Amino acid sequence: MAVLKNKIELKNVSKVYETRDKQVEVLNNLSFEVHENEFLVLLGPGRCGKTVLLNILANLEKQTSGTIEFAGRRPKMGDLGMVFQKYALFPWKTVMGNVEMSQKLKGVDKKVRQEKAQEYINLVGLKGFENSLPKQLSGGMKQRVGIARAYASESDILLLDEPFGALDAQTRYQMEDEIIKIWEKNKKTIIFVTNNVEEALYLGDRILLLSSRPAEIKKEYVVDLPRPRSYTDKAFLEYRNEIVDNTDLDI
Ligand SMILES: Nc1ncnc2c1ncn2[C@@H]1O[C@H](COP(=O)(O)OP(=O)(O)OP(=O)(O)O)[C@@H](O)[C@H]1O
Repeated sequence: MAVLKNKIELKNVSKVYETRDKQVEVLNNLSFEVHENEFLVLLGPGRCGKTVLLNILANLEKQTSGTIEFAGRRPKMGDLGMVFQKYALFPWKTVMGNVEMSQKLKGVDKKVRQEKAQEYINLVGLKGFENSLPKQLSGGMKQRVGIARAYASESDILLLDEPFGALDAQTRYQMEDEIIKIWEKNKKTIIFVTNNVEEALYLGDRILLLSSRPAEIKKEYVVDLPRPRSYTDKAFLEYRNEIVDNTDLDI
């Protein structure tokens, strides 16, 4: 069998925080694989540990036990690009300045990095806004900048932490369509976190349904629905009802 270049493998990953008076168990023995170029959704109730898991995957935090391998080795900076719920753009930098940042930090020549950044700015539909500052953009546009920036980092894997959670419903639907279009044009491995069942089903090739804290994998769904998907399709609604029935309540 061919070795998948960007495969991620987690084995028995647990996370426990030691606070002054107690232990907080957040992740309990998670084992799963992420396949190259798949759109994987981590779906779970509020406060179940999704962000902690993404931070561990991004190497921003360390698991208490278990192993994570990326293409057979420990992930390192640059392997992963992140898009956060709260935009996390540099407010004093223009759209171009934000999108070119990671390449600039790597010392890439200005012309080369700006050409690359322009490509991704065009891809997310922000051509003409290169010189705008974040405060001049709507929420949806800011999140497009975040996506362009993650793409421009040239990471093979994108981690998206509830990126559309702060947007109004209409913009959220638009962005769901956009991210699929971008991903279909320019395949990468995407790990997308949400607590929204419809969003998970609209986007994912595969959904890992997490339990309430400490998060365990309750169930895996391989979403066998053609794209573009429809929120009102009968099969979509059947999946939705099944997942809702299996979802733990927020804690
Ligand atoms: N440094 C820490 N010390 C103690 N507990 C922590 C720490 N960081 C996170 N937690 C706990 O871990 C739990 C999971 O937090 P996390 O932010 O990962 O949830 P989430 O699933 O992303 O939630 P949401 O969907 O609401 O964004 C929370 O209950 C939080 O209190």
